[in-house]
Amino acid sequence: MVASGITGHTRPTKVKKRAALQKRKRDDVDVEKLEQAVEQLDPNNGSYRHFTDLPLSDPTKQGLRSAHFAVMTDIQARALPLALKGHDILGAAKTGSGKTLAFVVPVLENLYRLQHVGVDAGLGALIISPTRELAIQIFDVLCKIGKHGHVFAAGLVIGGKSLEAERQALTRMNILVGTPGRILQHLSQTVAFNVDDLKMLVLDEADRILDMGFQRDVDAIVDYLPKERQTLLFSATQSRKLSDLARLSLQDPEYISVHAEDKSATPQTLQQNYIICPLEEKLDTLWSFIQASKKSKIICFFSSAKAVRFVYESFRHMQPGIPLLHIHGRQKQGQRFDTTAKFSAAKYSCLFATDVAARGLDFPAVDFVIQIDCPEDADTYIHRVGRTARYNRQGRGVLFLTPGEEEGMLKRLEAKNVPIERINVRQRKRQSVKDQLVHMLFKDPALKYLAQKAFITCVRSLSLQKDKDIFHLTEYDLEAYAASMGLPGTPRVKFLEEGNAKQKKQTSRDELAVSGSSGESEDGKDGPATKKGKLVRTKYDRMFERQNQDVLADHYKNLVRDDDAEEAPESEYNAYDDDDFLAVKRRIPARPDLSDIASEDDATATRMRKVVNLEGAAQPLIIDSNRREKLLKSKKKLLKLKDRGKKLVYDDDGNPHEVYELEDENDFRAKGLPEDQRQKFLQEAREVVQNADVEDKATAKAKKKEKIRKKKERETMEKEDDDNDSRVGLEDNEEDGLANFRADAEVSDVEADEMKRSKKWFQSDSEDEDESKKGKKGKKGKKGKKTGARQIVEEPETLEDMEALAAGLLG
Ligand SMILES: Nc1ncnc2c1ncn2[C@@H]1O[C@H](COP(=O)(O)OP(=O)(O)OP(=O)(O)O)[C@@H](O)[C@H]1O
Repeated sequence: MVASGITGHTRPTKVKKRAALQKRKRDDVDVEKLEQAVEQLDPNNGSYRHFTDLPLSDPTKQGLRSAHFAVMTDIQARALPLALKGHDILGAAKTGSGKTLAFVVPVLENLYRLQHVGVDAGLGALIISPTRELAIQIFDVLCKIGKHGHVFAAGLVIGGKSLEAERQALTRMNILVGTPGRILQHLSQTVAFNVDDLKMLVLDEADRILDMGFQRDVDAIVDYLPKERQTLLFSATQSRKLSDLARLSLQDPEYISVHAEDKSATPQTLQQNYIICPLEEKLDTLWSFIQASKKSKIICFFSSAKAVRFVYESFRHMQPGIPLLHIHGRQKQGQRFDTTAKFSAAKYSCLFATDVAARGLDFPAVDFVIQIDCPEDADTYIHRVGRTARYNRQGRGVLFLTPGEEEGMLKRLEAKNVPIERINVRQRKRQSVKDQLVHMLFKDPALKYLAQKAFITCVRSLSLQKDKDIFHLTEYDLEAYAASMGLPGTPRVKFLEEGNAKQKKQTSRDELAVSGSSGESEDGKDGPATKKGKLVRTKYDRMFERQNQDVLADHYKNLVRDDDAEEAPESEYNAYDDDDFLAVKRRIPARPDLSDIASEDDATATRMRKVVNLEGAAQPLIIDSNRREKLLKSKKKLLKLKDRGKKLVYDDDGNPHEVYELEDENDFRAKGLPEDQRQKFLQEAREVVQNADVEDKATAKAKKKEKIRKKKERETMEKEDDDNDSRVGLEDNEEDGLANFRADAEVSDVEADEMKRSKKWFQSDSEDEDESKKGKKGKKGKKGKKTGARQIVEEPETLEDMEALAAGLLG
């Protein structure tokens, strides 16, 4: 939140006072003239093409000029005259068509003409965005245009900062940009936050803000606002829902849909393709694609934060030769801001993202948008792919569809006028990353855990998808998918099992209902006791239903006997899980023979007994407490329970004998009394053990030290992972990788830069062969189609810098 800098008004010198008075007089004259000009504006006159054609204040004109905005885009030309005249607007235009300026300019202008400025005026305009990143971006545009002479105080409320600091600044704000949750928090908790005189409400990405996720927050915000106000709604995908208009109390809204007549709902400059790629081939395909596109700027969309993290962590360990970044909603705000700033500034980079980056974000010069996980609907597809080919620039989108998703998704895209063509992957150039992943997961349990979580979340999100025409869970090969992630087995998914269990339970209930309360199951064995026809679950029923992650110490796992798999009931229990909606099965460490499990009275039972036959132990081990259960995890403790063993000596025929059997009796007697010998032997053995113990301790200490060092290193890396991209071994790898894909022609750096957009990595092998026949000539042909020069990106500012900029608005 910005420090408003209003202190200048408290003790003005005479000179300052006079200057302020003169400025106000000038503004008054200016405002009057502007009011007249705006009144004369004809919104239906299609001849307004430049910003200078509109009656705008000098500060705004100067802001636009300095940002090099001269010619208006279609949505700006249509929306600005209406918005300046105070109409409510519902604006829809393709992604990257300049909707931000279509509301930022009217906000500045309308408040300026109303002279809604200064601490006493209160909040004049509220701009709501669905994500923090987008809010920051809007705020940035507002600052860029408004910093040349406007004197509004503008602020950003997106969370991640102390409420108290925001509270103090909020009371001085004239224009506020924010996310629904935080805005509502202030409206309900900050007493001095006055919105009674609000003049404008803007909803960017309105369809998202008005949908289910934000519905309650937005309705509550609107309740605080005055009904008499101007409301502007903008989005790339927008359906006119009467209920939404009523919720926002729009008054005779103007519908502007500039591209409604177009054949395509996506930009003309966008080339859109899809490939058929089963789940288990996605990682190989993505890796190979990245290898072939190191000189590109790429965004890859996934359906979950876990998937983003897993792919980011594993790929960066494999040294892809291109800086990798990742962004998802579970990161801290600072990290997210850094990532967007880094990706904006990068020339070549690959950003792994969830849909938190799907809407509104304006990254310069993105070459490819790859949708690894199928989007939930066509609108999400449009927003994601819209991160490339912005404002007349070229761009490519590639959608990965599994065979089962193809038909349903294509139908949805067709209905939304999205032209998309199928292409093939060059099978010959696809590299398998499975072995590397297996190796990495084996060495790094944290990565394995991440892979398991990513797998589970993926399955969950597939099964929860609403559009069942696209997503059929039964059609995915989950085992193969888990294997492709390098996992040694397919994690058990509680969600699915519960579904099955419910089904089974229902069936058995039905059966019980038929057989009455006899307490006998269909196969004749004793079934669970029933009370009034209801199933009564025993303690161990419950225990076996519990779930846990499959992260076990190796020795713990070794205790599980192979034959258990068939005979033992699946036992799972919840030791930990941050989202226990789904979990991975964890087996209990030894076969619990049901006959050995004595379950006490269900109501009072607090413990369960089980008997484990330890190899070499004289007695079976009874596990009847958590402490004893822990015994199973400690090799050292288990050793104590086992027989100590005997020393045997083998004769020439290979038969074992106790040592004394092979010794001559006279020799034995000559050595002294048996008890003395025993003591002597024990003494020697003790010394050997003590010496070994010292060595062992030293080794253990060294190991522990190494472990701590590695842990610290990992923690530092984890801490840094969001700050640092993983540009590792770029030079080394690049040569090999590119040699693979561009063997036939050497290109200069400039040519490579120009050629990258037309590089056809996704194409069939036959096309590939055709192309290689054409040779260099064909390649040169392609080069002609290339796009213009890259935009030069300014060094990104920090969030604090941007907020400080807003202070500049105060003049
Ligand atoms: N009149 C203009 N002249 C030149 N460039 C412009 C103009 N208007 C907008 N742009 C540029 O076009 C790009 C896209 O603009 P903007 O982010 O406002 O698009 P959008 O329609 O809001 O996209 P989305 O639907 O993805 O949110 C930005 O980089 C912006 O600077």
